[in-house]
Amino acid sequence: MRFAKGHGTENDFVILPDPDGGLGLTEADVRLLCDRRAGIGGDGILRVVRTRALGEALAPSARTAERTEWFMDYRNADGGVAEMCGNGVRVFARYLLHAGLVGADRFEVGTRDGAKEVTVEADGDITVDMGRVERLGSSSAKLADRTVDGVRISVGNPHLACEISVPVAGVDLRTLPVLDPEAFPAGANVEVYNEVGPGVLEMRVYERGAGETRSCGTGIVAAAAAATPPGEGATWRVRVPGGECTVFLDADGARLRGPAAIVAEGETSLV
Ligand SMILES: N[C@@H](CCC[C@H](N)C(=O)O)C(=O)O
Repeated sequence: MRFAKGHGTENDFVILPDPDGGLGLTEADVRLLCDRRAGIGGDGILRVVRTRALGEALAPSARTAERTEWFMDYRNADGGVAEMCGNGVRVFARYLLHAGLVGADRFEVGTRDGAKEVTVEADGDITVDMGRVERLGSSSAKLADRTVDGVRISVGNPHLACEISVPVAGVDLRTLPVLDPEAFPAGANVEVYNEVGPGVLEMRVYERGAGETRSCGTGIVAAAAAATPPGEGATWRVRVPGGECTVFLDADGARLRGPAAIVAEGETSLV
C-alpha cells in the first residue's frame, strides 16, 4: 500500500492513506511499521480516513468530528490508540494539502478528541486550535534518576507536566516513568520543563506508547499550561530536542503553532 512519512519538530509519523476505511490495521501492523530497524520507523501512525467511512461509532468526546471530512486515526508506536496528537494534526493537515485532499488555508481535522481547526500560516507554519486544556491537580512520577512533581493536564490526552528548574538535558528519560495508577488509569505522557527566559520554556517528554520522543505537541501545550498561572493568558515558545513550537493560551483554550513536513512517499508491503 501507499504510505508517506512526515514529522513536526522531529516527532515522526508513518501516514497511511485509507480514504474508504478498508484497511484492517492491527496493533502488530502498527508496531512493525513504526519499528526503526525492521519497519519504516516512527513515533506513531496517522491513518487518513474519511470520517463518514469510520466503522466504529465515535465516542461522545469526538462528536464534533462528525462534521469533518477527514479523520486522523492516531496510533502510538506500541500499537495503542491515543485521543489526540498535536504534532500529528499539523502533519496530517500538511499531508491533506500535499495530496490535494483539501485546498483551503483553514479547515478542520477530525480526532478522537473532536474537530480541530487548522490554519496554514503565510510562512508555512500550521496552527492548530487545540481547544480546552484542563488542569486536574497535582501528581508525581518516578523517573530513572529522580522523582518529579507536576500538574496533571488533559489536552484531550493525559499528561503530567513537571517543572524541574534545572536544565532538562540532565534528566534520564530512558525508562518508563512510574505513575500513580489512580491518577492515570490509562497511563500518561510525562514532560519535564524549565523556564529558560521570559516566555521561553525548554522541555523533554516521555510519551505514552512511544518512549522519549524529540517533540510532543500536546505535551508542549501541557507544559505551557502548567507554567501559566490558572486563569491567565500567555504566549510561550517551547524548545524541544526537535525544534520549537509556540503556544497561545487564553480563556478559550490553546493554539499550537509550528512546522510540519512530508519527507517521503512510497509503497510498503508491511500491511
Ligand atoms: N506526539 C503526540 C502525542 C501522541 C499521543 C501520546 N503518545 C499519547 O499516548 O497520549 C503529540 O504531538 O501530541
